[in-house]
Amino acid sequence: MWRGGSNTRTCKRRFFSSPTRSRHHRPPYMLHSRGSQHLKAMAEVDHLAAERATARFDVEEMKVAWAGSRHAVHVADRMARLVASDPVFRKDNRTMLSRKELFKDTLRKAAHAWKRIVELRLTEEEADLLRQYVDQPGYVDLHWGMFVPAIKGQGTEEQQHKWLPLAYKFQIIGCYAQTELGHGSNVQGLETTATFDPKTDEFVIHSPTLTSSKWWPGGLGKASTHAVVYARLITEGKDYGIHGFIVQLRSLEDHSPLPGVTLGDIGGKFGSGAYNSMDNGVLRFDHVRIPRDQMLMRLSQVTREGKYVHSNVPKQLLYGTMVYVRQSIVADASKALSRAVCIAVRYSAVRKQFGSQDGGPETQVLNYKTQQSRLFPLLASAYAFRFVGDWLNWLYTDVTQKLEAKDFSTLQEAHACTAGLKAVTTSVTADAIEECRKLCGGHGYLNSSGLPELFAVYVPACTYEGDNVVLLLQLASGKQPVGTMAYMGKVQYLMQCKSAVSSAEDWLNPDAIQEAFEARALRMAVNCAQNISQAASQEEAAGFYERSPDLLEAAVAHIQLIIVTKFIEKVHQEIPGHGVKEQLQALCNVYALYILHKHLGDFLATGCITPRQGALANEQLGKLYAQVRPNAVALVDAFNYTDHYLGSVLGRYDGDVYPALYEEAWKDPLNETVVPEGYHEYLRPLIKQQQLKLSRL
Ligand SMILES: CCCCCCCC/C=C\CCCCCC(=O)SCCNC(=O)CCNC(=O)[C@H](O)C(C)(C)COP(=O)(O)OP(=O)(O)OC[C@H]1O[C@@H](n2cnc3c(N)ncnc32)[C@H](O)[C@@H]1OP(=O)(O)O
Ligand SMILES: Cc1cc2nc3c(=O)[nH]c(=O)nc-3n(C[C@H](O)[C@H](O)[C@H](O)COP(=O)(O)OP(=O)(O)OC[C@H]3O[C@@H](n4cnc5c(N)ncnc54)[C@H](O)[C@@H]3O)c2cc1C
Repeated sequence: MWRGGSNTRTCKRRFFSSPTRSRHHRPPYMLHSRGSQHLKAMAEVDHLAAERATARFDVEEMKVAWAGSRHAVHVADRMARLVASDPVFRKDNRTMLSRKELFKDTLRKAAHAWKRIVELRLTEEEADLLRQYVDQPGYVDLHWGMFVPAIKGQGTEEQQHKWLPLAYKFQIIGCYAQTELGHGSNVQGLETTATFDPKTDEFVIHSPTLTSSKWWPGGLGKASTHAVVYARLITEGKDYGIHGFIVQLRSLEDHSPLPGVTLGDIGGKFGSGAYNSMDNGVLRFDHVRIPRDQMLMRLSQVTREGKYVHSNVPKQLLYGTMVYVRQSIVADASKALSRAVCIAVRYSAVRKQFGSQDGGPETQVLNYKTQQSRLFPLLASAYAFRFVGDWLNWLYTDVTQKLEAKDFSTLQEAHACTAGLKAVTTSVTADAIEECRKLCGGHGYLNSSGLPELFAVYVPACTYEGDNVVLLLQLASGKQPVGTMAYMGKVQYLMQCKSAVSSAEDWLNPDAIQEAFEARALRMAVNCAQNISQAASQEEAAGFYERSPDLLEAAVAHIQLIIVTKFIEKVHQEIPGHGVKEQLQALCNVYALYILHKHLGDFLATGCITPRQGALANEQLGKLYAQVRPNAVALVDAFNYTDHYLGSVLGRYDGDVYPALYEEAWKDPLNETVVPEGYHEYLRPLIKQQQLKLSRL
């Protein structure tokens, strides 16, 4: 796997073997080291025990609040341990693998995961969790996450009967081929064609231009045998727009591309390891024929004669798979954010800098108010996203049930909420992972901290499944005030209400928070509407275009209101366990007041609060941070992540960071040899040349 030099000596994780350094030059730590045995003995110490002892709540019960139920804690725990104890699922070396090695490793893990799922007869819930803890993006994510849901959502019952059992048993592997080289956001602009040929009862799938090449679909590059392909349906000479088709791409015998199909991987992506385990692909069709019944026909059909028939359902149901994936991306945001925060909180409790008096211990960096004011809002956001994710999942389930009964009244609300929450939670999480890296100082930049890889894997979430800006603009289409828009019905009150807050403690009142957030969101929306009509007296679209940056901010304000509202509702519920409700209350207040502080300009500009009230909110925020401080480590323990899943020497449960960092360094392929490859070609001649020059002087 790792390359060793031909003319270099091999060093098996030896501590100080450089022939150029004498023992006396070794750092003090090494002089006392007794090698890895010593490291292991040290690892048994819980460096965070004192932190855990200061928690003022029942951590086991907080795990239940985080996971959603006792059953969820139990299943997640079992699956996480199953993965962590299996050597095939090891991931500590993956940033050092070449792209080919990484891809093969992903295939191996996916196959092994499937073997374990079958052997242990895991339920769907258990299997999903097992895959999550394997923690390596791969074709299976798209197979289960988009291919299967697309067939379920857009296929007729007959089509589902035919295709789903094959997919469930992995007799076929599928991906979701929508985006093209020329168009991603603008789905209506896709160019691939599916032209019906009544003579043969087939569709002819074709890529007429370079820009019509499918580009990006995950799992397409190397693994998939089939795809749901989105193409313009043409029949009887008329273009009926974008529809989904099941197309076989590769032979089920030898995996070679079928005639007329050209496909491959689109190339390396951002970061080492990270999303490079995924084979995002390119695909072109040269008049590929598929039977008519491979058009997904639940929403519209083409008859044997070639007549186009549209069922009496909204055409946007074609976008249903995207709504499904967007809601799951919100749940994923809380997972990624909580991982980063868990690493940063634990490490901040271990790391000490400055403040030593009379030779005593230095200050834990977690005690610095600046560290707290950067870190605790992220901790609170992780909890906030978790709860809004649960609510969104409920909303999605509710809409799906209504759709089954041909009730389409909540479709628009589901689209707006999934699009907006996907945009806000992924943007915040991507920024937060980078902030956690900085919160961990220099060591946060090491791959072994887990943060660079987490960041690189996570950032495309701001783009895939809808670019975040494009999605936020979807919220601004001015619909009837229903569901989460209901507060807009209180327009007269909210346009002129004045906050009654007169002390810092008043900001602990959820009604005060709710009113300020509702007034801000509503006033921003109303301002936008007024500005749009002023900007364009003739055309609303022109005003919309002109004012789109303001619309974005109004959309964010609306989504932040939803997140705050759902957190407040959560805290109002009965929550068992000593001190659990109180901690969640504090985190809810941290989240809300932090957003208020960060967007103070909006609150002031719209006149929702006064500058004095803004200052009081900030004062209260400082008090809340002090309240969170003794509970911080226990609050991240409640995420219940194994060291394997965290994949971070800085975030280790036992806090024994330094020996782990030290040992990790020696695993780097560069340290396989004492004298580096290239020494004889490049370093030695250089040094010798300089020595020669000096000797001539
Ligand atoms: C550490 C390891 C962890 C492992 C993690 C692995 C995780 C892997 C997870 C995921 C892998 C990545 C998956 C990514 C897959 C993809 O990216 S698939 C491609 C996704 N593509 C997009 O999202 C494209 C974005 N564009 C759109 O959604 C639409 O084109 C648009 C909504 C922007 C515009 O739609 P369009 O039809 O062109 O025009 P409009 O006029 O704006 O809309 C017409 C009306 O339809 C309503 N509408 C739009 N979308 C929906 C919808 N989804 N549902 C319901 N309704 C919708 C819209 O509001 C308009 O309504 P009105 O006419 O009433 O105003
Ligand atoms: C890792 C990854 C995995 C993916 N997996 C898949 C997959 O499995 N299947 C699949 O089909 N696709 C997949 N995609 C493609 C993805 O869905 C698209 O890249 C995404 O929808 C964004 O579209 P785009 O690339 O066309 O961006 P563009 O629309 O070209 O965006 C470029 C810029 O233009 C701005 N912009 C665009 N339109 C507007 C507008 N109307 N108003 C204002 N600003 C605008 C955007 O904000 C952005 O800043 C994946 C992408 C990535 C990165």
